[in-house]
Amino acid sequence: MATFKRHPSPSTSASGGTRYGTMVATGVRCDRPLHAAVTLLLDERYSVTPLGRNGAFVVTLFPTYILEPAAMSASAIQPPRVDPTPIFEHFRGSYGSELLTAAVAHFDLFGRLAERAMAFDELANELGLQSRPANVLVTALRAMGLLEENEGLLRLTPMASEHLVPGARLDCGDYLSLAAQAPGVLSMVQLLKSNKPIGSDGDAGTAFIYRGGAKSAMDAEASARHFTLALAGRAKNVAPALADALPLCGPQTLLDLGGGTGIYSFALLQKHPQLRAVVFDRPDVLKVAQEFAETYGVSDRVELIPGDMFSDPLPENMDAVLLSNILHDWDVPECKTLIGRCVDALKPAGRLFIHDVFLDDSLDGPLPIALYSAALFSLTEGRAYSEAEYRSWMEAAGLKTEAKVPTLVHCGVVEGIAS
Ligand SMILES: C[S@@+](CC[C@H](N)C(=O)[O-])C[C@H]1O[C@@H](n2cnc3c(N)ncnc32)[C@H](O)[C@@H]1O
Repeated sequence: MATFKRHPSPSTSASGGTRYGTMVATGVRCDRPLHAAVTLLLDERYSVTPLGRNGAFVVTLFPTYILEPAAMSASAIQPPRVDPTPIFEHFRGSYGSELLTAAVAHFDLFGRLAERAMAFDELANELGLQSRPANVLVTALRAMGLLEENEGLLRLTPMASEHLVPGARLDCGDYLSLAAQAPGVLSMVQLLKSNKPIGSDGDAGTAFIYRGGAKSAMDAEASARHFTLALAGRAKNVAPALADALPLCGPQTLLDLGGGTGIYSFALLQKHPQLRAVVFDRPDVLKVAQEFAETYGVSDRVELIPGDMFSDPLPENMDAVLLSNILHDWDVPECKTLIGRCVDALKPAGRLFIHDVFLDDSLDGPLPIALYSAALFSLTEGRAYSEAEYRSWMEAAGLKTEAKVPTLVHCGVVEGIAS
């Protein structure tokens, strides 16, 4: 009997399956049994070339067989071998030093709180900050163990009292102030004071968000593509975990609002053959989603709808709606509006899934999310929210909420069920 050793050819070795460009048969001579065996194995779509006297052959599969589209689809549901979460944490570390230096060298936050404990609103007022930037700054300092809240009042922890109050014997504020004029710190101070995201004043427009009448990077082809593909770097790692976490065995229709590349939906489509998805986003973003749908072999079950999720009609009668990394881009009123629109898009007993990161309900950590909140604050009109905040908005919109299920890279899903 012939034995076959498979050698992936360079042109067809991108992923596994049966796509081998060449095969070498050894240990037999070129006689009828070999041909019979090869014919059986390859269903006659091959050619055989003798290699020499030792009975070896190169068996080449025909290109139509090699390039079969179904066999080319990438997997959106294969999880990473190694959890990349620490990489994201290191990447966001700079926000910690920027916020801490800003608090010490530009806002005298520790000196003010050394004089008296203050309620959040009073402190924000003293610092000249609106609620969103004050929230980002105070949450990060609480997560660093420098501030604590008791009975509604913010006060310094023993570490901050000893080491960050100007004039204290062991104050290290001057040391931190060495970075006071660093570009990242100055930029953070400006963002905190203005409460406007990067890009909102220039021609480039803001990344990740589109607000009617304002300049958005998501409405120019090159920048929309750049930011959308950048997000895929995280999404392709997290999508397999999301596909495992969402109970979508029954549902037939999923609306992925602000879906970006659509990779989260495509993972769910690969996992659930009965499911169809609508990805709703800006027109230039959907060009990338179209490419991804083809790459993941799900384009026959995907509809792409361009529009403004705040003002254009959304599809109705959906079994499920996914808001993945959407609400953290917006301030509280817009979050409530979007949740209300999602509820309107659901059929009775339909389910809304909020996939995002979550601050602790007490808004004092965890530190990686507090620093991610600063990143969101800098780039968008949002920040990180707590599970309690999301849950309160969902329940106010008439949803019954379920416990949060973790996915990956600090993300998790909170589910709300329509009545
Ligand atoms: C942070 S990305 C999230 C993408 C994807 N859901 C994910 O989890 O990676 C936000 C997405 O919302 C889209 N978006 C922002 N404002 C929008 C609007 N007003 N209407 C439609 N889509 C919008 C952006 O184009 C972007 O693709």
